[in-house]
Amino acid sequence: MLAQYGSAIGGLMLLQAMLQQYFPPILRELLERYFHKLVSFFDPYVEISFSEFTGKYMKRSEAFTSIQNYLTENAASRAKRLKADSVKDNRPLILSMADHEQVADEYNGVKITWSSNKIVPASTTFSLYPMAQNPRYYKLTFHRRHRNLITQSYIQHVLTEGKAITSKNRQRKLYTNDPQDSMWIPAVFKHPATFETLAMHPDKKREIMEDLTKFTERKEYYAKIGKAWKRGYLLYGPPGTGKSTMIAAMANFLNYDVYDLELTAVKDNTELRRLLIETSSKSIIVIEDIDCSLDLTGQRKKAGGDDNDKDKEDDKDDNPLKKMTGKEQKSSKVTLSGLLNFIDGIWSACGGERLIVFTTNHLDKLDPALIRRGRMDKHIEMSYCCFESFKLLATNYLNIEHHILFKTISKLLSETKITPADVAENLIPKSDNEDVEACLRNLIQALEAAKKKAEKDTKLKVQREKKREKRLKWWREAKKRWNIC
Ligand SMILES: Nc1ncnc2c1ncn2[C@@H]1O[C@H](COP(=O)(O)OP(=O)(O)OP(=O)(O)O)[C@@H](O)[C@H]1O
Repeated sequence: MLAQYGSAIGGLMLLQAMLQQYFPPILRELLERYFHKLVSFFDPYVEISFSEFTGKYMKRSEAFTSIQNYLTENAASRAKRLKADSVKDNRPLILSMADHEQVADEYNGVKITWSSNKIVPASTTFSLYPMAQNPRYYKLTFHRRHRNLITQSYIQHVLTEGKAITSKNRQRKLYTNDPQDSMWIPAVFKHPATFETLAMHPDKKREIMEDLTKFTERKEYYAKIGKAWKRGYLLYGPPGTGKSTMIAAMANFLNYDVYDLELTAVKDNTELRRLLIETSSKSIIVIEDIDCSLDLTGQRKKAGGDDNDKDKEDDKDDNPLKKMTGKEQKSSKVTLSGLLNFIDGIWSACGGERLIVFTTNHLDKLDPALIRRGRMDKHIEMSYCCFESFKLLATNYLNIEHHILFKTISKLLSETKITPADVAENLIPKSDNEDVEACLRNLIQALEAAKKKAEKDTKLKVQREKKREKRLKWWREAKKRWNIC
């Protein structure tokens, strides 16, 4: 088949050479123009090129990068080097792909060949748009009978997968707001926490992961119902139960940037809005310890007892900072209504997906308006360590899944409360001499101490309650005896 095809093409080329000699220039020109069409009619293989243009052709450059990443991560694992001598190691193939080198890929049983080439300019050209020196391009070759599959499905598959790889490999950022310049200051986000290492009941963890995944896939749904593509999470629970760790795990799971918003450093609502507009898509906006950032304890009235404040009437809904310290308290005018606008997503009309996460140690201190469903869509309780969570921490910290002391620990965990942070602290060997058993015994000691303290606290509470009851009883009787109203 290939031999037949080769001889047909060879014949055509010979014909072209002969005709070029004997035909007048006008006919030669026509021949030049249609010769390629004639050849491609016989050629069963189709080629498509993707080039590395920069500047004006940003989109094209993105497609190029996606293809490059796809070939690096996906095809490379399956690809066979067609022309190279041998595959020396498991390095991504494309990185060492020389010009005109080829790699093979397979899609739905169809074989596809990619080759890497450089564009060599035919002549010196002048362009307003800067071009990479001898830009590279990837050429895709496939049999013409698969044209539909390749153009309608395979290329899209490569671009989607490549884009996902680009986003996965992107160095993510942690932004904090600078109180001086009211600007976001970026740093590289490298928190190692993941859902695998997060100690939490597996069912709850799965539920959160599914919720996050669903959110990222619902762009059209949010557009259809006319809502900004955002979701609010409220993480609440005692200190050390993993609220910050959960945020890091979410960011790593979704490959999102994190904007850690320190509300006490924001001057007013205008500044808050500007900072939020500057956040990028695919990000988590975090306000930690929301109960300490604003006085949001309900009754949205002005704090500070300044009844004569001229803003009082037109600012009924506002609740200026009360709990701030020193200078910040005087200068910041971020209000509850400003914050509610922020959650309601007026600012996020600029599009893109964003998570908003609030954390608090005191759920009861927050204004119900702030945390109602629709604003904070999902309330997640971060609670004390259960046995399931302990087992995960033991695997992470000590690399064990079973131990004879697990039974004692399980019993103690059901009898007392200890945070995952405290469990983790005890599972870290304090010296080189401490082995697994020593760490587990440290934890048992800590659990027993916590149990004793809880029992003592309960006893004291009961005693205090009894004394109070006694005093009340005495007071009631005294009122009766002396006829006091
Ligand atoms: N659920 C958890 N899973 C794994 N590690 C945890 C968990 N909770 C706490 N830790 C460990 O304890 C440390 C403190 O936890 P973290 O800062 O996430 O708690 P927090 O609830 O945010 O506390 P705070 O309310 O004081 O900010 C973390 O660095 C982590 O090592």
